[in-house]
Amino acid sequence: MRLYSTNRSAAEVSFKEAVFKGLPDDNGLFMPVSIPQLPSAFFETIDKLSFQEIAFQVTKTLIGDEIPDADLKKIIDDVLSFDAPLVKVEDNISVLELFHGPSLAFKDFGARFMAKIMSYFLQKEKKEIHILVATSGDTGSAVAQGFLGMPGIKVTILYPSGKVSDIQEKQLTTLGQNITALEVNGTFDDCQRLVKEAFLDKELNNKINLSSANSINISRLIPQSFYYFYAYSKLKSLGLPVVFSTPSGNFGNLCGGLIAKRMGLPIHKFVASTNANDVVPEFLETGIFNPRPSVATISNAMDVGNPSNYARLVELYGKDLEAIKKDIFGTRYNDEETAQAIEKVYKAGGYIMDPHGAVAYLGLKEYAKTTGEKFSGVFLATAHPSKFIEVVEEIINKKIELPERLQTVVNKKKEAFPLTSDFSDLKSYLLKSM
Ligand SMILES: Cc1ncc(COP(=O)(O)O)c(C=O)c1O
Ligand SMILES: N[C@@H](CCOP(=O)(O)O)C(=O)O
Repeated sequence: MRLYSTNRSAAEVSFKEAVFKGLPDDNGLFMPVSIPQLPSAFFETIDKLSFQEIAFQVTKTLIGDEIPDADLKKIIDDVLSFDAPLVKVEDNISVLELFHGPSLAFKDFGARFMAKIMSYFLQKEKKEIHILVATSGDTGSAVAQGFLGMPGIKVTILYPSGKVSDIQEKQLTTLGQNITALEVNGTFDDCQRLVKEAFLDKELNNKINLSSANSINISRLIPQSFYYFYAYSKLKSLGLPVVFSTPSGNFGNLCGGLIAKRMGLPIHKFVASTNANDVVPEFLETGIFNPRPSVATISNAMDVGNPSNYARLVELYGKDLEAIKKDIFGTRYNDEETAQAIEKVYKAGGYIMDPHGAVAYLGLKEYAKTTGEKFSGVFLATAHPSKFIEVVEEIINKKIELPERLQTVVNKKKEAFPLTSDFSDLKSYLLKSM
């Protein structure tokens, strides 16, 4: 697999180089030089394949021979040690539950894949890596769990103070070992900017092997395509067009789906569902990309005002807005609409959505209403509702049970270093931590 930079001023790299570099030197994002199609035989038999077999074929087709088949199969089997069930919620509407991994969010797919791939490459060379990750709630804990205790790897998580749920914060700040949390006085976009600035800082990069575990890292994106294939395999026999609604913030999840479509997965339409941070739906309507400071919502992990993967999204379509709109329907919802959806779906059939999944549910309903099309609709449930327990319990007026994995973190002591949103503070922290 060869990758180029979306800014086109950096040299092409291999998959391994892209994984370790995270970001190209010209501050673009790595994109595959070509996205190969899967053979038609794959789609003819996809419904007979396991999740692991599907993921292996997808990865092998994308990355080629950089990892021998037997090793790649083992990596995929280790990553996908949990399921992604498709649960019917209404006629022709199912939810793809992506929260059955260790951190109870969809980020476990990407973070575990990246951790296993890095550890595979690192077996052959002894070097110390310092991973920086910005989080609005979920990426941080998935990455921390993925890399916990891994020799030669330090992880530093930057999260916005007061802007993640209490449980998310505990997940980020209580692991210890090789994981450190920095509580940034700012927004998620500040955290993301600080991480990107660190990659561009010559002195830091001469002294520390930095890598990124956000979806700007290509190894995070590839596994975020697996479950689109898997969900399709479960719906194929119905013979209806398939529409996915993806709750979006940084747009890495949607980009995973777009890669799947490029590889030949017959996805009829994507719904890009956002909360009030609607920079991308607005771009789809106006053709103008206007990043701005994020606002706080009850679907906090999507509070992103300058989505990183916008660059990849437009790159995939050669910046052709009409072509983008053919594949993607954009829409946004406020907190009141989100809460009403959680309540309505719970009252109708007992299914409990988290605020992010609820935004995606609303997107699917709106797409159906707007187009009048008949389709198999899938909305992605990206986090377990108990990660937002206060919000969800208040909406459905019922206590929800905390899964065992979360019960163990709630009583642990938070450990986080406070940081301003000035890059000089992060830089001196990193230099001191060497
Ligand atoms: C629960 C949840 N839903 C949705 C999103 C948005 O995903 P993306 O940033 O890939 O658009 C996130 C964070 O990324 C998340 O944690
Ligand atoms: N919503 C994310 C923000 C970072 O997203 P990423 O997929 O680009 O790493 C989070 O929960 O941290």
